[in-house]
Amino acid sequence: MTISPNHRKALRLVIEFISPYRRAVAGALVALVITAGITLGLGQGLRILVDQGLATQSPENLAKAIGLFFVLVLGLAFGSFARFYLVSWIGERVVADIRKKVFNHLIDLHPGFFEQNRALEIQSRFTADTTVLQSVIGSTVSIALRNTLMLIGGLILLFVTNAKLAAIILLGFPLVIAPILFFGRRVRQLSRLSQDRVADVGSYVGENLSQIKTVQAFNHQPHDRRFFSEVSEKAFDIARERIRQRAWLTTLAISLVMGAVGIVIWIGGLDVIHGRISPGELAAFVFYSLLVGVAAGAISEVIGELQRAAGSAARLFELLQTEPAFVREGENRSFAGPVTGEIAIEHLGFSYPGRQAQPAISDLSLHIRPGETLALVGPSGAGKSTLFDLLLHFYQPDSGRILIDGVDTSDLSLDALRRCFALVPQNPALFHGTVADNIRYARPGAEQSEVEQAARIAHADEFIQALPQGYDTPLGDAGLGLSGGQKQRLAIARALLADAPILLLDEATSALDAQSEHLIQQAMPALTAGRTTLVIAHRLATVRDADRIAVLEQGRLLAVGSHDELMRDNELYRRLASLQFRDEAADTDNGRFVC
Ligand SMILES: Nc1ncnc2c1ncn2[C@@H]1O[C@H](COP(=O)(O)OP(=O)(O)OP(=O)(O)O)[C@@H](O)[C@H]1O
Repeated sequence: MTISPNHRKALRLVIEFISPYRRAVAGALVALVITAGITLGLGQGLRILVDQGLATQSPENLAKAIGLFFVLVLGLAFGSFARFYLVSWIGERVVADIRKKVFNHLIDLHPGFFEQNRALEIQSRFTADTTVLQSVIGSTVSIALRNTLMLIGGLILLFVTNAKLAAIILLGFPLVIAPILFFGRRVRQLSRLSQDRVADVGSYVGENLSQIKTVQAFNHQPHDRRFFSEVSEKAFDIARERIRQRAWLTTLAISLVMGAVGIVIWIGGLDVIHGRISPGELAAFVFYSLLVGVAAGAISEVIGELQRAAGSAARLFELLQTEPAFVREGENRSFAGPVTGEIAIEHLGFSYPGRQAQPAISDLSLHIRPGETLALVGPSGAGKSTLFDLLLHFYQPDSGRILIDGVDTSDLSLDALRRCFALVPQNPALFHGTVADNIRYARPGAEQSEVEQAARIAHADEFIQALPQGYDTPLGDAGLGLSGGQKQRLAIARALLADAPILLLDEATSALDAQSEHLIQQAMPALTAGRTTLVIAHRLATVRDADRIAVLEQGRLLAVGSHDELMRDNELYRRLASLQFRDEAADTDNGRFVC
């Protein structure tokens, strides 16, 4: 068998992860060798039983032979215990380590990687591949090793017992092994395809279930059923082909091997009849032939499994080898003292991969003073969210630079950079855990009193207290959902707890109820006080409260100024003000403005 790059990758991964457990591996190998040795020894026991116990017709000799048999069986039983325990332990241990390492690596990769590779597909790969590895390292490898030992030991003992008969077996060996290798290769190719299809099935289910409301609102189920049925049938077709080839592999192996054993018994039987060998020798020989046959069969069966595992290991290895699309060339600095939150954006330019013709940000320069609140406005697709992503360094700018407190952000470590920011996204994410856990997300070490204080300032305390278990109410996957307004207030509490010098706020565009909106509006001053705030504004009140407003269009900065200045001087802003900002009723008494 040739060693493909995949095999090499798989081996490197497994060796790297197994090496810390050398002692367990050594113990398992010792147990493996001992149990294989005892099994092989049983053949000699059989010979003695037949030739000395039975043929001599002496009860004492029979008792002795049986005594030896029991000793061997006891050794085999305890050896098998040790082998099973150690090998399974290594399998579970190594896979737990691999899982952790892959996850730790994935969670640091830049978001663009998941856009290109579909996060759900990676997720189902991750689960399926580690499961395959677990079963292989935890059992298949041991089956393969044990049977290889049996095969080699059995062949040697065949020669020791009777060289002539053994030579006949060996001559037939290539006839047995060639078809096995041929089918083994086909099974391996189909295994890879089959795994790909299974990953497709997994990611299709994940995507649909996570977007279930959209699916049902558009009555999309019939289409999904049809499509899913096609995806599953494709997976089944490939699996059926793989099973067919594998079944042939097993059938061939058994018929060829057992056929050879039959011939041996025939020839050996004639030798016993003619008195050339003893009956015990023939019994031992048949025992070894069976052992060799069964071992060859078992190996042919697990070769497919091993190939599958090689595919899985290679894919996990590839994930571990994935480098972020951009390499940060900076010095990995951190700030010397407290950060004031001054931001200088200089000639920033950025295009998404594959969209070079239409830059998302072009030659954008902007200076934001510490503590200032700057509203970003612009039509859809103007580049507002992209600017946030560049500030957080989710993408690498093509040109220009961003400075925080005079330090070029590409010189900062990502950790130091992101500690400067607290993000309130438009549709805040809820994670599996309680309400308190979700607020504490920003600072896992925060005290309960700090969590509650942040919730109070964010005007979230009242609705949280009204939940069935207050701050201990489960949210996210396993728990309750929240309304858009409640989520935003929870995210505001989260951001307050993060206590970062710069706040990035993407206002909710969906209509919040008047009460929620009012409460969020009330929470804003506490949130923005003493922080530099960049807010993607969709509401007039926010725009008016901002110190300055930056108008963006097609990635360019058109104008910066106050609401009144822009209303006077900027045509686009005037249009946006009348069309885009939500008209918050004609209550100018309330300090609100009607465009
Ligand atoms: N992941 C992406 N890959 C490729 N192009 C993208 C990606 N995200 C955004 N774009 C493109 O970049 C441009 C700027 O998008 P961006 O999301 O920054 O606009 P925006 O001002 O935030 O719009 P909105 O107010 O609608 O959210 C758009 O033309 C958009 O199609």
